[in-house]
Amino acid sequence: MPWYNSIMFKKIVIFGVGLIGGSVALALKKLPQAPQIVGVGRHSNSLQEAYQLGLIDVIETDLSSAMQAADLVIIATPVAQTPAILRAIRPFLNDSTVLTDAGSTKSDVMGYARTELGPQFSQFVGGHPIAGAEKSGPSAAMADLYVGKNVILTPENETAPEALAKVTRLWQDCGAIVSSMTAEAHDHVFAAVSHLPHLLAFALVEDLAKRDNADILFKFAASGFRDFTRIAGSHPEMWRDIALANKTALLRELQIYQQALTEMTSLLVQNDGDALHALFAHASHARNDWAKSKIQ
Ligand SMILES: NC(=O)c1ccc[n+]([C@@H]2O[C@H](COP(=O)([O-])OP(=O)(O)OC[C@H]3O[C@@H](n4cnc5c(N)ncnc54)[C@H](O)[C@@H]3O)[C@@H](O)[C@H]2O)c1
Ligand SMILES: O=C(O)C(=O)C[C@]1(C(=O)O)C=C[C@@H](O)C=C1
Repeated sequence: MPWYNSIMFKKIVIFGVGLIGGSVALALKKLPQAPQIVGVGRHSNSLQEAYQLGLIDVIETDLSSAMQAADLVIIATPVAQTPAILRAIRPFLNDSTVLTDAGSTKSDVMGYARTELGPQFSQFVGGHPIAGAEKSGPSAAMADLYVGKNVILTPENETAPEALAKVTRLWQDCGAIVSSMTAEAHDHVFAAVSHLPHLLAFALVEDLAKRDNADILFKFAASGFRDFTRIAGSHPEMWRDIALANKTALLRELQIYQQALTEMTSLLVQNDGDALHALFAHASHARNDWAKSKIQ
């Protein structure tokens, strides 16, 4: 019997029991031998809510008891909270505890883990579930959030193979498809396909909301606006942290996008309908092909 067929984790400690941490908890609770889930948070009312919703079994405010016999620690807070959490748990970390995170940026998190954990960096496996929503908090958690979704892990040379295997298995138990890449490659990809779109949505909504006729604009805005801007309803702290953490890659994506807008502006100014049509047709095919590939 492979080692992971025995109960892999008996006790899991989740820092940040919101949409992402809470969804992991709900998914694991469906396992035949569900682990005990301990929640650690910043606000006691949010932890109470997580407890009442059945996401966690125990609310813990004392880090030494939270970490006692913990098999796995999952950090699912906004990414800028990561170094302080790692620093705080380090004194209570034993050599068999595996650590992971769910942050949307990885170079910063891997750097924090390397600095804060010292030799125990080998026990840390960076992770990012490519699934989520514009909703946040424990009430947004969903047991099936990760089913069929990608999770990226960012192991480094020092990462212990057993830690990587356990975190891989954790996400597979949540129904996810796990792959690995470097933290740097990860941050470039997600600057383009996640972080940039969020900034654009925030910028558009903010621009319209500040106008004198915002009430009229919002009154008549419909599904096109809804689809483009859904993600502008996302959590501001989370997105501030992501934007700052992935600033270099994001600035580059913004520059490329500004260039694309400049080119589109000049086609409009020149009334170049053929070129506009060609550009829209190319983008439309690319978008429809992508959408089709996601439902296969
Ligand atoms: N929302 C998404 O779509 C999505 C998708 C993938 C990854 N992520 C990443 O997952 C992480 C969590 O995002 P979320 O959407 O679950 O946010 P959320 O706001 O729903 O949950 C975060 C929780 O962390 C708690 N928290 C904040 N600081 C803390 C601290 N120092 N100690 C303990 N708890 C703390 C908050 O009170 C909150 O309950 C972020 O790093 C985000 O980048 C989010
Ligand atoms: O569906 C959403 O609302 C999301 O924003 C999810 C989304 C994304 O696809 O960009 C956002 C951030 C994450 O790090 C991963 C997934």
